[in-house]
Amino acid sequence: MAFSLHPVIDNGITKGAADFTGGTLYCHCPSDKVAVTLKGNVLHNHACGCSKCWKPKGALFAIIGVIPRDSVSVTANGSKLHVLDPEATIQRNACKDCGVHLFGRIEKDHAFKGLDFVHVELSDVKGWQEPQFAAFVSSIIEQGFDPKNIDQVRGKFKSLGLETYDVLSPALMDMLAAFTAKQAGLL
Ligand SMILES: N[C@@H](CCC(=O)N[C@@H](CSCO)C(=O)NCC(=O)O)C(=O)O
Ligand SMILES: [Zn+2]
Ligand SMILES: [Zn+2]
Repeated sequence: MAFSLHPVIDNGITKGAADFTGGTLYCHCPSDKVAVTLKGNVLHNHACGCSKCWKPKGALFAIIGVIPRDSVSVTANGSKLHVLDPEATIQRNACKDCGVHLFGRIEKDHAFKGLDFVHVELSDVKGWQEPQFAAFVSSIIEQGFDPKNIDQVRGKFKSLGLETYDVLSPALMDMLAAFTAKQAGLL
């Protein structure tokens, strides 16, 4: 069965640069592009199969990483941004015209508050951290992917050297769990 996980990884993974200092993300509008400048590299970059993250056309997965929110600034055409779902944990700021998500921000009390979610493929420079794992893999079935082919999807990630999870990676799940325990006064 032919499928695209995501164009950035379908033909292999290119490692990021250790001394990388950041770059600018642009939406897909032909003119008056929204621009968001990131000071520094992303962390925890990953493939995400969930239904909420922005995916390029034809891709089964998004590629999304996090960066401290103080390192994120809207540098052009910010008036075209709107929050897709103000009730969601991650408030995804998307371009009203082309639909691309420029950054996702958490405003409520949450383990990941202070980190913005971004898609570095929207930048024209190289050196961003490469994807580290695949998250929410089974979520693609919720969006209509035939479960009888899901092993091929997991197999393709494995062949690229990426571990697959049906929620987040153990490191991120541990951060969420520790936050819950702290709120309950147990840690
Ligand atoms: N099966 C659901 C899962 C959606 C989900 O929980 N997504 C995660 C990961 S997004 C980036 O890693 C999440 O944290 N969502 C919070 C939010 O979106 O506000 C589905 O596919 O919809
Ligand atoms: Zn746009
Ligand atoms: Zn997601």
